[in-house]
Amino acid sequence: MPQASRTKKPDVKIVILGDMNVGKTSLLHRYTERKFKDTISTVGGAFFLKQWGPYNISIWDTAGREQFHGLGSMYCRGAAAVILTYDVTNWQSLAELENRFLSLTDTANTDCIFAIVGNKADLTDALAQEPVTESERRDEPQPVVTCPTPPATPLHYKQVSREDAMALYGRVLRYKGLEEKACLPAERMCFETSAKTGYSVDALFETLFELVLPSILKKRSEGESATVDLETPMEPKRTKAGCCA
Ligand SMILES: Nc1nc2c(ncn2[C@@H]2O[C@H](COP(=O)(O)OP(=O)(O)OP(=O)(O)O)[C@@H](O)[C@H]2O)c(=O)[nH]1
Ligand SMILES: [Mg+2]
Repeated sequence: MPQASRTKKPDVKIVILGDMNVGKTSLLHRYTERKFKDTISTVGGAFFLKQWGPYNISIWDTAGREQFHGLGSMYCRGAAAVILTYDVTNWQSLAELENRFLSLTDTANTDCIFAIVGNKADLTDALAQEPVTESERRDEPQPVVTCPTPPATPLHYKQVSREDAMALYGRVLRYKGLEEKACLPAERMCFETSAKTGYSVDALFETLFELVLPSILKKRSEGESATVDLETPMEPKRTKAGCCA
């Protein structure tokens, strides 16, 4: 069958949650389009499909605004990983993860993986202000700088430390009834990122992709097809009135 007639079906689902304005949509733009673009506050949710090697990973962006809160648990249904996102310059955004967002993950898979992500690191951390260059991305040796430019001064006060985020990770595991020692360590699952410069964004998504690989393989071995065949005609569902449902 020609490849063009097949539509990709996601192998696994990852959901990104967090308060409004923390940069969820910007993180997804940075990862999927390699850009920091203007955003408007998300309405409802949006879906990105990322082809990662032979696998198709769906990443769900959600709205942080309170008025869309009810949708969150629906988006989390069947998720293999959840990214709990806060803004490093905003303490309340970390508190909201526990107060408002954690309970939404009750519908996720029982073996769901959690990452805690502090975005906007460029505002507080000189290191994260520097855009990641292509050669750094490929781990090539960097030219020796004889007269280094002084690091830029952080512009904002960092309200949330990495230790705060790691403590939250521990509480997330306890909320899930999981034994901390049997789970992925907090050092590995807590990230500080910048959607603006790209700092640690690839590391976040690619770490998660590797960690959900067992879920993908399990799902595939259970016989679920990786593609939907569009050439086989499907009977449209009909309502009692004879209309297509
Ligand atoms: N400096 C800086 N600004 C950022 C970063 N990420 C996002 N922003 C800015 O923060 C604002 C909100 O970003 P969004 O990506 O729309 O935030 P969101 O979490 O998707 O918000 P909702 O859709 O309302 O839930 C925008 O003005 C972005 O330009 C970042 O890493 N650094
Ligand atoms: Mg958004």
